[in-house]
Amino acid sequence: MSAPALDVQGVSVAYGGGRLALRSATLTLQPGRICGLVGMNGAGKSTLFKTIMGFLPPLRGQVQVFGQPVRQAQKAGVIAYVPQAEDVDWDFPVSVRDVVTMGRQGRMGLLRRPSASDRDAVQAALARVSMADFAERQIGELSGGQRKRAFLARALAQDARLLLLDEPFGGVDVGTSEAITGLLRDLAGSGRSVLVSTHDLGTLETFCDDVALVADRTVLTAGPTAQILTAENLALTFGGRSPLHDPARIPARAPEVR
Ligand SMILES: Nc1ncnc2c1ncn2[C@@H]1O[C@H](COP(=O)(O)OP(=O)(O)OP(=O)(O)O)[C@@H](O)[C@H]1O
Repeated sequence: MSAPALDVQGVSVAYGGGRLALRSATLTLQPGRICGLVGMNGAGKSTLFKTIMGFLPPLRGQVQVFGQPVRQAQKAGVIAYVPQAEDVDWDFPVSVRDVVTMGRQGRMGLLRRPSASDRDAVQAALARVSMADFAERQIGELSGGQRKRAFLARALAQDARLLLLDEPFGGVDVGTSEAITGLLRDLAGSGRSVLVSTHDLGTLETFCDDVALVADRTVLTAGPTAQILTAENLALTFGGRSPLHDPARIPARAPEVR
């Protein structure tokens, strides 16, 4: 059997040697699937992304991407990351086109000069997220939704096999949100794997093949969406208060209550 797209095994992480920010987290994602990462603020979702990207070294456990250690997968451009808006320096003097071109860096030669095919891939990625008209703008001069689209375009230009997206739906309008879900479903349809954190429980059933529930700095449970989205699991994830009891957060088709 081929290696999973992502294999996180018993990973524990601490920021600066302090208290554990991730406790023995385990998660597997198969190729061609979208997994929604769900949990309260501070549960450990962003830390999990940063660990998968190799930004935070695990104290224990290991991460493999398509059977390779993270560093190797990173080098080969196999993983793309769309960070949370808070993790980006928006004052950095780069244009949207520069950011998207960074997605091609792994493919460029030693001189880091984009070839014609790199430029074409950048243009195609910009067009795919409707950002071609903003290509020359400094990234700080974009709205929240446009910033998300710009970083999504970088991931598209990279043509990675595994995409990690940290809250791409936060603060975006319905149209942008639908455009992003459509795009991610297309990518999964072409065999890409997607791990995406979201607070939008209502879309999980239609959008995600799998769900991973994160609470108290670990992955509580993960698997096919319909199996995982039970009232009981959601109550455990959201500190005893199941969002199923809050009509505003009920998924379109409420999962069966066990
Ligand atoms: N830079 C940091 N230094 C120290 N502790 C941190 C740091 N970033 C996060 N933490 C801690 O690590 C734990 C997990 O936080 P993390 O940011 O991964 O949560 P999250 O699920 O992404 O939350 P949110 O939904 O608010 O983005 C929390 O206890 C948090 O306080």
